[in-house]
Amino acid sequence: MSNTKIYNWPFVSSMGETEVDFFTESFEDLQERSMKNDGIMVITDGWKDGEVAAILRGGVNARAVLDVLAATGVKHLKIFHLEERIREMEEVFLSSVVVPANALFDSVSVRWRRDASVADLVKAIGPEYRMLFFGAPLVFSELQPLYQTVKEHYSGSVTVVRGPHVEMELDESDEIYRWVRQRTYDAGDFSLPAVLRSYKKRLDKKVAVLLPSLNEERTVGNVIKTALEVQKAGLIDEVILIDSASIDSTVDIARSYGIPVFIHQEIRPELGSFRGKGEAMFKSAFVTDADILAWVDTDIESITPRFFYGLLGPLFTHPVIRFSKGYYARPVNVESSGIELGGGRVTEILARPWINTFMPQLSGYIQPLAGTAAIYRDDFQKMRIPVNYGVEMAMLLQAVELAGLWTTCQVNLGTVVHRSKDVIGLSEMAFQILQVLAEMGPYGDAGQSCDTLRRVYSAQRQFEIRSQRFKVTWRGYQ
Ligand SMILES: O=c1ccn([C@@H]2O[C@H](COP(=O)(O)OP(=O)(O)O)[C@@H](O)[C@H]2O)c(=O)[nH]1
Ligand SMILES: O=C(O)[C@@H](COP(=O)(O)O)O[C@H]1O[C@H](CO)[C@@H](O)[C@H](O)[C@H]1O
Repeated sequence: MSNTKIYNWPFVSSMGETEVDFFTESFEDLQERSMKNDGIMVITDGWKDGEVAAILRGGVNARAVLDVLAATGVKHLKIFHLEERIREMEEVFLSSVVVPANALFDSVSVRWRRDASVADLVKAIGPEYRMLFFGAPLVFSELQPLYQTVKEHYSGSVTVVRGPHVEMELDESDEIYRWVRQRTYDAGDFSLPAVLRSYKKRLDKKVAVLLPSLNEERTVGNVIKTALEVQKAGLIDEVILIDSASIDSTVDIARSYGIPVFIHQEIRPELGSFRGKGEAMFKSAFVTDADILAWVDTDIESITPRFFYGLLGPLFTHPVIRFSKGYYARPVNVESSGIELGGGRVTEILARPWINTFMPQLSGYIQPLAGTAAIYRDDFQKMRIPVNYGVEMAMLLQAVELAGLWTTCQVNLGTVVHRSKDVIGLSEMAFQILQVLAEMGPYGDAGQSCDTLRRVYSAQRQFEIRSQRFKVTWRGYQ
């Protein structure tokens, strides 16, 4: 910032007077001045304390907004972006805005929107903010119309920033964001059975849905019924229950639907038998010759056909994809206390922090522990499968290691309400996951902790990526 002059109307940052030349100029004067000035130019109504947000498209001017905001002491930034129709333009936004923002601010929220115009976006979000920052249009003559359009719909302070003319570099380190934007699907994208059936036919692969169960008499029937509906639509070839020696009526209920039922302890007994979900999934591959294996938890109360066609859709329509994992909103009723808590507690307290620390390239996964997953048998049978709850993380890490991050994807399947464990059950689950991760290591650069915790939110095709920086500070008496 030190080597640029800022042309301003009265502009007093939250840190008091910044070293700037104060100019009150007309847009015409600014145009003439901008021809000579190759620094950052800020055209603003002036500083207003309170929440600020930036509405950015990407490019050198959007990048300059970040420098101005960082220089004025903003630590937590909200960025809004109108999703580009041309995919390549998204990469400009990711490289010039999302990646540098994470280095400049303590926390960043990037929200993709689909408003019809900037005016609609400003009308929608403007009331929450005292100042809105924009990157100047590349064509200077469009600057005044932009400013005036925004002022028509927004009563706070408008600041437009124009940066130096530098070459735009596409930053490859934004792979996480590109993966999120290009490998995150919505089940609704695959909701036309006839279309999906034709893709499946062209792919010419056999698909088995394998349902792991342990004492799920309350919900297993509905899960099976839903899977059979999808089979009837011609989208899956087999529905098989893999039970872990339930002591309730899970098996009888499953048999009443006429599907094949196996007790995993009885599958290939010569291989021995272990307790655990991973064991059920490991043994499940022996009871089908399907090319694609898909698992859906049988404790899901809110099951719909979306869980099946959404999970399988990307593999049918994008042959490059060999692994898909569901994600969902996860309200959970904690039975003992009966209070609503955000679900995915082991995800939020263990899996997500672990991924951001040791495997940040996977931080785009919204529900890395989700038990709803589908994979090519060939890949699955190359993996080491832990018999316990570490199976989901083990599969995710190995799927990426085997064929690369871009052959994997995630799909929004809606909402999952499921029977959930108390904190002791979750602690045991977390321990098993940590054990498996420890045995699969080492990862990355030992001793190098990543300082950014990223979390992706997505519902109804609206995306938000939040990242927070946490610096580790060590103290000592020596
Ligand atoms: O040994 C086991 C443990 C669990 N499960 C099934 O795996 C799914 C997820 O297990 P759980 O509900 O224990 O995990 P949570 O959903 O609470 O994370 C459910 O369908 C269980 O019935 C299984 O088949 N065998
Ligand atoms: O996502 C999570 O944090 C845990 C616990 O979820 P809740 O807090 O009970 O909603 O549930 C997942 O983890 C298990 C172990 O990987 C999987 O087997 C489950 O399918 C998955 O729901």
